[in-house]
Amino acid sequence: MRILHQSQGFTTFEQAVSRAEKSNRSVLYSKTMEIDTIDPLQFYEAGYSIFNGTRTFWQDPKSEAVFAGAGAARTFYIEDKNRFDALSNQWNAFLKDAVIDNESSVGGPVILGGFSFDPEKDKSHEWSSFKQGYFQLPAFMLTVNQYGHAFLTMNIVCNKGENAVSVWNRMQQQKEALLNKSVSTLQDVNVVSIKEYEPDEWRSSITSVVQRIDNKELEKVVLARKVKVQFDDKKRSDSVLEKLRDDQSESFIFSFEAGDSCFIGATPERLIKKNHNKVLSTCLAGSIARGNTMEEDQQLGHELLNDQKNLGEHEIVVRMISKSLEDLCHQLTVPKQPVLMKMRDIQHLYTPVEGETDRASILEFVKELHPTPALGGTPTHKAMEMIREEEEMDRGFYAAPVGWLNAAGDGEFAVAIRSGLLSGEKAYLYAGCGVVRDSDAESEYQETLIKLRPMVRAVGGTIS
Ligand SMILES: C=C(O[C@H]1C=CC=C(C(=O)O)[C@@H]1O)C(=O)O
Ligand SMILES: [Mg+2]
Repeated sequence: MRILHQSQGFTTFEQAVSRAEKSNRSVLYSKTMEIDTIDPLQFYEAGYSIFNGTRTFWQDPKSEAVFAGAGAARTFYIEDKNRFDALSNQWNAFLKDAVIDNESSVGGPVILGGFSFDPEKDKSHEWSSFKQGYFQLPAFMLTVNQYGHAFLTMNIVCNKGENAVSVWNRMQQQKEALLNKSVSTLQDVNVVSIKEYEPDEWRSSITSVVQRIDNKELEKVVLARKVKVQFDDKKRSDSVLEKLRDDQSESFIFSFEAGDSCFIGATPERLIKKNHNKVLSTCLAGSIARGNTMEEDQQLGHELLNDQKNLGEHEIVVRMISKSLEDLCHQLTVPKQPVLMKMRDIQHLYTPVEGETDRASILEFVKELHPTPALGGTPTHKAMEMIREEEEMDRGFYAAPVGWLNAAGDGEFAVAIRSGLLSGEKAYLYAGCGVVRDSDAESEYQETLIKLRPMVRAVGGTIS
């Protein structure tokens, strides 16, 4: 066997190995190096043959951080219902003793994944791989920053008694394979059918919830539904990601593979971004279609900005997010009026909220903010109870926080709407809408159809 002692990083790797030997504990070795620029999707696709089932992808709307991960150095399965604290504890314990060899300000050990929407809801079979939280520390992670510079992070978990040289050599071979693999065009599969589940019952549940809102049981609740797509063969996440990236560049694009399943989507809704002491959250609620002409589109936008039902739906979110962040930030800026955010199929009311904080971890913010009334409701507790009662399905990770986190506690989380679960020859796609006093069942149903469109299109189908 060829011994690659001289390769970049071997000395620091040996340090991690000897730490593992001495302490008899697992020790993380993480090495980041700048590499020639490479398209993150190409890297993701190149990972298919060796790492199918353990790949990850994340791109924010401004492409400030694009991550593609292949292989899992460590998977964090969170079973505890107190899922945010559980991940925080596991991540911090895991980083203890880590040898991090990184001269750049990007890369380093980063975990990517998400949490369940509601830990109290019984878990359905299709979501069984994801638990209450599912995060991957990629074995190989490509980071491309906003200047197009590319970095490769290699993460290795060292254990006592392992043959360091052979572990190192295997990693080097896999690295070469990932970076040099030419990717052939995908043979895509066909959509056989798209099934809605009891749409009439769903409309009736909206009407009954509106009555309960009238009776002052609660102010707002977001009700969701799913559709099932059947393909004629296994659907690969690569092809879905490619379409989402072409169509939904103003959204967060994500993919988390878990064996035969993959949670994937393109969501416009940021939950929280934390970079040192700066945090940014966004309130997104209230929706209207795009117009067919520029005039019609502007007219619809104007209508949305002045519509009392949608303004009310939005204001509830701004109120809750501001209140939650007040406790965690020493300075907060909240604009008085929303503006429009336009995506290919839909326009929303949008209010960015910025703050300054001395809190260490983004997970503290995720814990405080989730579920916002953009996907839960107000009062939160009552809305969650009503979702459990009214929705037959398990939302799984739909409408829940997904994102990434680094060793310093910085990162970004979005709310996983406009998303779906790929599961072999099937996919489940999800959409919901904010129900308030003035909601009308048919309009809310139509709103979910619009919201389903990007994912239906991305898997190769069409819907109304
Ligand atoms: C719950 C969803 O959207 C939320 C985000 C933006 C606008 C919404 C609305 O107008 O109802 C929803 O609160 C979804 O897309 O599944
Ligand atoms: Mg709405």
